[in-house]
Amino acid sequence: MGPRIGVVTFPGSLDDHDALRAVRLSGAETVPLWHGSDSLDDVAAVILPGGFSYGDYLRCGAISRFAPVMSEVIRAAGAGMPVLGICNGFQILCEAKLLPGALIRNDVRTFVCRDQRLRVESVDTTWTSAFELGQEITIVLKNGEGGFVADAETVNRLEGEGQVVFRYLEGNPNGSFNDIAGVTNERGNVVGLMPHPEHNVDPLTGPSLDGLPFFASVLDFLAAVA
Ligand SMILES: NC(=O)CC[C@H](N)C(=O)O
Repeated sequence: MGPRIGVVTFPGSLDDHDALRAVRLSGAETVPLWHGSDSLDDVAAVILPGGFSYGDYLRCGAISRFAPVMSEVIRAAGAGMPVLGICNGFQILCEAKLLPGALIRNDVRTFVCRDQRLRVESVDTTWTSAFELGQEITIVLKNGEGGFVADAETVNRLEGEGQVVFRYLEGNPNGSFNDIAGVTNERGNVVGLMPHPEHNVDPLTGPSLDGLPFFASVLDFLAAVA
């Protein structure tokens, strides 16, 4: 049995089961976690999945950020545990201040759903080490509030310190500053992105298998620290 990887379900989570399935396909042990729990159940890494937690009321992720489990996620992230936020999970990580910046309504003012081309801008994170630097990949994107924004100083710091992890290619779908699709914290253990790698792990559904390296990366990391 591989390492234990948890996926948190919030009220309104949508992609928790796909995230669990991707974890299982990668060879890790899946651990469903509940938003109201104050335990991470001895997991070695945790994923905050996509969806519409708390109905996106106030702002996406603004209520989930206060879920009891988030206190534990914040504590564990501070101790170096790998944390991946996918779409709504990325929004929650920004609201929780585990990642810099914020996600605002798409500039096109509509929900956007498409196969999105991306460039891998950093392989120095626990979730992207199995990619090649500069690799171009295709990952499903589907959100209404995916515009990444931050103050100029923060954007410059993210660019300068190599904390931009993914950039949109072939058109910016949501008005994100500098075409930023995903970022990491300084340590590289917390990563958030708007596209959905958990949907791109099975040749039957396609359009690529470019989600698999996320899970291979964290398994490599966990094997190295075990
Ligand atoms: N796919 C998702 O996780 C969607 C996130 C959020 N509900 C939004 O529309 O932006």
